[in-house]
Amino acid sequence: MEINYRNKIVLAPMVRVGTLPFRLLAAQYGADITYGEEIIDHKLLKCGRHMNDVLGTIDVIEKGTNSVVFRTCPVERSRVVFQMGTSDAVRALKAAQMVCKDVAALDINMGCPKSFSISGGMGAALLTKPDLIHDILTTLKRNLDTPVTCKIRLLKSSQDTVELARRIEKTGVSALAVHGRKVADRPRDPAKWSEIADVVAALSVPVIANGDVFDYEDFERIKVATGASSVMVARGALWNASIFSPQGKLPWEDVKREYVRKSILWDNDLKSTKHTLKEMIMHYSCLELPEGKAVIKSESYADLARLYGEDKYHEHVNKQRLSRGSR
Ligand SMILES: Cc1cc2nc3c(=O)[nH]c(=O)nc-3n(C[C@H](O)[C@H](O)[C@H](O)COP(=O)(O)O)c2cc1C
Repeated sequence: MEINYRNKIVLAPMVRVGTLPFRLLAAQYGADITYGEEIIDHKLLKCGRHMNDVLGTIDVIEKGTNSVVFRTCPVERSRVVFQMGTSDAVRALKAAQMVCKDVAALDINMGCPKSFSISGGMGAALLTKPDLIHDILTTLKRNLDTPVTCKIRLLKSSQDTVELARRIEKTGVSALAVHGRKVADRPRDPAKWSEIADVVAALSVPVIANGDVFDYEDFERIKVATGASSVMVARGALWNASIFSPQGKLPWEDVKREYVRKSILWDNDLKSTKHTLKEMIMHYSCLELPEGKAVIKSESYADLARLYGEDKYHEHVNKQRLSRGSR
């Protein structure tokens, strides 16, 4: 079924953060659409798809290892967006075929300014190659039933961004996410909502506005300022995922504990859970204090469960898993 991109609040793609427990956390608080972390096509091509009967998940696992590259479950099937990094249409299609039946949409990252992406011709490197963008998006559109979208940054001038956005629209994408910063901008530079507005005015396909949403009220502010259908938030959600709740944010301590519980339940990669917790702690507190030090030192979910007073929950989940595994 075609995913509806109008009037939605969206969890942005975030590397090492946007794994299954974080996406479910955001959805629990009110996110309508949840993006996974960017995964590179080369990586996907080294993977196989497995049903995990113990967890009830679909796992994409790197062959010859136990490394779960992507984990999803049926509950999020209608709202999870798989974001891929690519620089080649044929490779992108091959990789996308591995996951497209298990997700609501497929998104191509065209905004990442990190040298890893740029040197591989991916992320923001695509922004200067409109023919390649066209090739990638039309190849995916023609060959997959899954909706295809992409996420871009602003170009040097608003006119250039609009021109590129118009070309992207012609490929038949279902939506376009626009991060209101240029490649050279730093996260602390204010997002340019007025330049997102120029894109919205020029397109008829839904635009998802992204940049500097830190409170629930900002969803409405950026919609009014840009005219965009939908809004995407990254850091605001990382720091407190209950940003999606119309009732206002919950205390970050509660959100963090709920994240730990979900990470335990879905057996999230421990490194990625620790990374996300560290990001939360760095924002509200400091890694040199006892909590931060203990997260860094944790070697297992038993350690994290103890730290956050969730030992009973951890034991309970383990028991259930054992009984399911032995059935
Ligand atoms: C920790 C982190 C990881 C990110 N990873 C990705 C990613 O995998 N793909 C992507 O397109 N953008 C990524 N971004 C960029 C965000 O999706 C978003 O465009 C940017 O942070 C601006 O939104 P914000 O002002 O709400 O933070 C990441 C941002 C952060 C903070």
